[in-house]
Amino acid sequence: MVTEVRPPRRDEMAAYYRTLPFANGMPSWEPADAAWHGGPEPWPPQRAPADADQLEELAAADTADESFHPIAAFADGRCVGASGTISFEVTVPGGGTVSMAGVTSTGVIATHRRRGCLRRMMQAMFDAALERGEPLAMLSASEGRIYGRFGFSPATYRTRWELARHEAALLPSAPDPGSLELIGAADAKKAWPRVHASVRAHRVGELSPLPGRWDGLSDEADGTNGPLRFLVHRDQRGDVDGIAHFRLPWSPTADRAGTLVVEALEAMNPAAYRALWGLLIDFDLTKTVVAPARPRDEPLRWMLTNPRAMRVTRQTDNLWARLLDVPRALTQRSYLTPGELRFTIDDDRMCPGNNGTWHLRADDAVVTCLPTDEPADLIVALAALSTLYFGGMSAHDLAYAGHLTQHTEGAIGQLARMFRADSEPHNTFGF
Ligand SMILES: CC(=O)SCCNC(=O)CCNC(=O)[C@H](O)C(C)(C)COP(=O)(O)OP(=O)(O)OC[C@H]1O[C@@H](n2cnc3c(N)ncnc32)[C@H](O)[C@@H]1OP(=O)(O)O
Repeated sequence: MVTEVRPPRRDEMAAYYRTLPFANGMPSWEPADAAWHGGPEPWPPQRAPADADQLEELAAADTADESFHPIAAFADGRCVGASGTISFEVTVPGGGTVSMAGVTSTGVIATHRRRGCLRRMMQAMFDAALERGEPLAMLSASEGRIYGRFGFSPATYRTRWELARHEAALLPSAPDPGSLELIGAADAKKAWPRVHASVRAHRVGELSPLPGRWDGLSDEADGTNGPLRFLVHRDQRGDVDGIAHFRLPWSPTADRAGTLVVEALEAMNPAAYRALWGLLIDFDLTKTVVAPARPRDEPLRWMLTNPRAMRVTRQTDNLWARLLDVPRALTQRSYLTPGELRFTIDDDRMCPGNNGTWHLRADDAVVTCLPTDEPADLIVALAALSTLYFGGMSAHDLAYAGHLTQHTEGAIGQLARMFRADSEPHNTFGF
């Protein structure tokens, strides 16, 4: 029985990490075959349990990090559950950013599961996030069944695709005014922040990078996966305006030999994007390009002479979202079309301040979301609204699935038009 839920003290941090699968060499993710991630090798590698020195290292780093807010659950004085949030800024429709509590490493020891431990930690994290003024929480779900009950719902997405080199060629286009260069990890670390900042300004779902975000990039080989290779594009002035990192893993079998895995590729303009892909999809001595974590909308498909050469092999959710403060969150994004809606939320047990009928009004300059006594146009489940918030999901589909109930004719169409974003929600890295 959980007797206490509170932030761990510094001297309790080792016990806190010991409850977390990632520090214990235990599985912390739904099993997925290697093909989901990239090349022929399984990923991620099995970890061994962290030793005392490693736990101390983690504790020192985490306690020095003001954006990290750990929470622990205790049963009769023993730490049995751990979780935490990291404060991020996330880009929302319209290009603004919203403060977000990113729920991260979460675990309850096997003997204490299914007794409400996570629920209590989650409540404590929601309350603390609201106190910090964060109207939104997000997370990566280890298993799809767990987090819906807390109001989370898929918000950003990622796609894995493969492309056979012999089928892929780019349509003709104007000559590239810039140039490509293979660089080392030290230069890649400098190039990434500039490119990512540019992408983040317009892509819904992108996160503010934590300090040291790209410090881990290295030229060292990662077992049979080989080293990361870094490719940049420079504009006419010589400034980096696009970057990719990729691997050429060794394969024990002929069928997967010659695979080039693009782990990341971002560009600040179409010319850089085209040039980077142009080299990577026609790389000598390779057969297949695998891109394991791409946005659902990939303009490369429309640059190919044969769009079918790109085969989507898996599509899934990435970050899940949960609105903690509905009016605050809704007034911090913009809407594709001006309009107004009155909607009721009546299912939020963890953040009861969200329940009630709200009048959302958006014109070109101002968005307001205020309580109203007028009748609602529709009822929306909190989790559905959290998905709609990022603009990547159809309100019509959610209504069809029973998550929205319309009272006023045309209200769902109005919701769909207002909430849709013009870029697909995606994040290049998680937490
Ligand atoms: C954001 C991330 O970090 S993802 C990583 C999550 N961690 C893991 O998957 C590691 C292995 N699993 C665990 O450590 C634990 O099972 C946790 C953290 C997932 C859940 O902790 P628990 O304390 O058991 O959850 P708790 O008892 O509060 O459960 C709340 C509800 O979720 C349900 N639930 C919890 N875990 C699961 C699950 N894996 N599958 C289905 N339902 C689940 C419970 O049945 C309960 O349902 P109810 O509200 O209808 O009563």
